[in-house]
Amino acid sequence: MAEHIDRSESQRSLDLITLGRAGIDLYGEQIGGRLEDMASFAKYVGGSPTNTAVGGARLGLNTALITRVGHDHFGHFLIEELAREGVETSGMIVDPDRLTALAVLGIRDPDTFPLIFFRENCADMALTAEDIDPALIARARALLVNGTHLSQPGVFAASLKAAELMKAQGGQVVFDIDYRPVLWGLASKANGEDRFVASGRVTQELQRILPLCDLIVGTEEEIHILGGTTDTVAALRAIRARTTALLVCKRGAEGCVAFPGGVPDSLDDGVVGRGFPIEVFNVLGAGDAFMAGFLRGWLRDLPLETCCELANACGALVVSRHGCAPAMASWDELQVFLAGTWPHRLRDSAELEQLHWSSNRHLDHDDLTVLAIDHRSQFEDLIAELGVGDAKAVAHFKNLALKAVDRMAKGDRRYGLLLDGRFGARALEAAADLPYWIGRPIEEPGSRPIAFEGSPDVAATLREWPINHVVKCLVFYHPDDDAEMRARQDRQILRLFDACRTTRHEFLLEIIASKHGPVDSDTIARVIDHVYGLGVYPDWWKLEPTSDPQAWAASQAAILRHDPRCRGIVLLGLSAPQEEILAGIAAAAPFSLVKGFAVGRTIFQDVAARWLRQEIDDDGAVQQLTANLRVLADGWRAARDSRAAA
Ligand SMILES: Nc1ncnc2c1ncn2[C@@H]1O[C@H](COP(=O)(O)OP(=O)(O)OP(=O)(O)O)[C@@H](O)[C@H]1O
Ligand SMILES: O=C(O)C[C@@H](O)[C@H](O)C(=O)CO
Repeated sequence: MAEHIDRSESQRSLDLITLGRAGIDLYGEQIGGRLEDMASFAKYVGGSPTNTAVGGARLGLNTALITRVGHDHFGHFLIEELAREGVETSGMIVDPDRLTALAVLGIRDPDTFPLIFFRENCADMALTAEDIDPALIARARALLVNGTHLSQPGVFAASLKAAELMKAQGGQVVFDIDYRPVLWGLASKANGEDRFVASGRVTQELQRILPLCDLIVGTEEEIHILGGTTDTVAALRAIRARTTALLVCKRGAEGCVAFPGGVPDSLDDGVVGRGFPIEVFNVLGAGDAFMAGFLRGWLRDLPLETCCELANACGALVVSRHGCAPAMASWDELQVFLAGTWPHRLRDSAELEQLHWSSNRHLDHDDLTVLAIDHRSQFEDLIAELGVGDAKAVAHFKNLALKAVDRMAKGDRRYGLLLDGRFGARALEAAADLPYWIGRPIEEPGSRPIAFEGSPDVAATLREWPINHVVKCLVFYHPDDDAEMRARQDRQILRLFDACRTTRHEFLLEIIASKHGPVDSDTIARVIDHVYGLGVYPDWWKLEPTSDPQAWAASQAAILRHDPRCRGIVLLGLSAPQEEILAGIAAAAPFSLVKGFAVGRTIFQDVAARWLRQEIDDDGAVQQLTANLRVLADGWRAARDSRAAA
């Protein structure tokens, strides 16, 4: 029995429901080689209708997905990731008896994209008509059905039922012909990438859905299979004889052409929109992005030329990137793309890539209170000073810190921890099951010029970190440092930023200037300007508290000038007494980019010393850590509330 989970997170009305396959794409990370020679794979959300649901959500459509996923890690990932993308997941059924589908993909050369489907008896192909919840369909104005699924009787019945319900309520049915011969048993199992094998049976099955359709989208080859002939105009006319739907033919680099009525003798005489020919990096997913872009226009009643333009732009952006779903454009990104001029090798545009990253980042953290306990040398010093304790004890204490945060936060995602991999590895592992924000230091403690822990290749170190660990790097940086010191630190910061983007980790840059020179109202703003000038866009800044409002105003203005989408600033503590931290919080709180704090020793130093000396036990330590954290968190929230009130 499949499990229906109540994930009706909202009862909002939906623009679009997509129906069909949802799987994992394992995407070869090496470019230009055979799948045989791939060494590593990136894990992404995949499956054509799922990609379109993500693409549509990023463009501002309210989307939902009807599918089945396995009761396995990948199935859970799909549900979690789609929820993060803003796709409603209440129609995603967990199938206890089947595994989540899998596709392995590679970028061999600009014309070859090997693809292997692992989808025999997989969860999404077991979708049945009973899985269609009329109440969910009733909330939407359009349904997207994919042709590939019509190869399975159960999925066919599910698609038909959903489409009939949609029609009955006056909604619109969209058909992505989406022909994958291998899934009809017409190509060898290893040739998932084959796009065309003529088959009267497939044509007949696909045509059964035509009377229900309002919009039909396909490549020329897909038009051929649906129309039953390899003459494109004749195929379009054969389709037109069976439906009044708007027909859209995708033409790769040439864009697309649409036929709202009769089909002219030449394809070029249909309706077209602006195209964006760019250098092909990866065509996989372009069609799904195209569909999302087209629907963003069509479901908002924009002119047909505009629908085609939006679709072409979305397709082009995906052609320039690795991955299908993660490559989809946000609405803001699309606007900037449409308004600008770009290199033919689109992926060379750092501006677009940064915009893509920052406008598609998941979850807002508008309020963040973090216990920073990533200290390493300070714990070594403490042990040496007290003459008690060892690395094992420190590791245990870091677990207590996690317990303290959990006790205080009780699942509230506004809390977090900074934990290191040296003493905090066990706590980091335990934190994986909890919902809190996790930051992790990469810097060699106290290093200046900044050096990184682990491999000399920092990207190699980050590859071993779970994707949700925010990379924190403390740099002792003063704008008046000598030129050589600055140049060496700049190179390292740039290297780290590049590594973070490569491995898809968020980056928190902590700047401490006060230890290496005088600090006035524009010292930190000068550092911030300089860092952006390097082409480095930290997701987060961690900055020293100051009671000088001009300094805060200058820092905030510098960040907003370069990166209005920056997640924000958290305050650091520098071991200051509690009252001083509270005063620092109060001074910073009026500035909207300040999102909270990441404070350590003020919260844990005395508790750690007493615990190491065995003056308090584990529970006592957790209690005191919780109490100290609570004072600062309450102080922050009170200050933040008065900001909101002002
Ligand atoms: N080289 C390119 N330059 C610009 N735009 C492109 C390029 N290739 C594809 N596109 C855009 O993406 C759209 C879809 O691409 P394509 O025709 O390859 O679809 P598809 O075969 O369905 O893709 P998929 O691999 O996702 O199945 C095109 O209609 C066009 O708008
Ligand atoms: O649609 C599929 O099943 C294949 C995908 O997993 C992949 O995302 C793709 O090729 C999208 O067109």
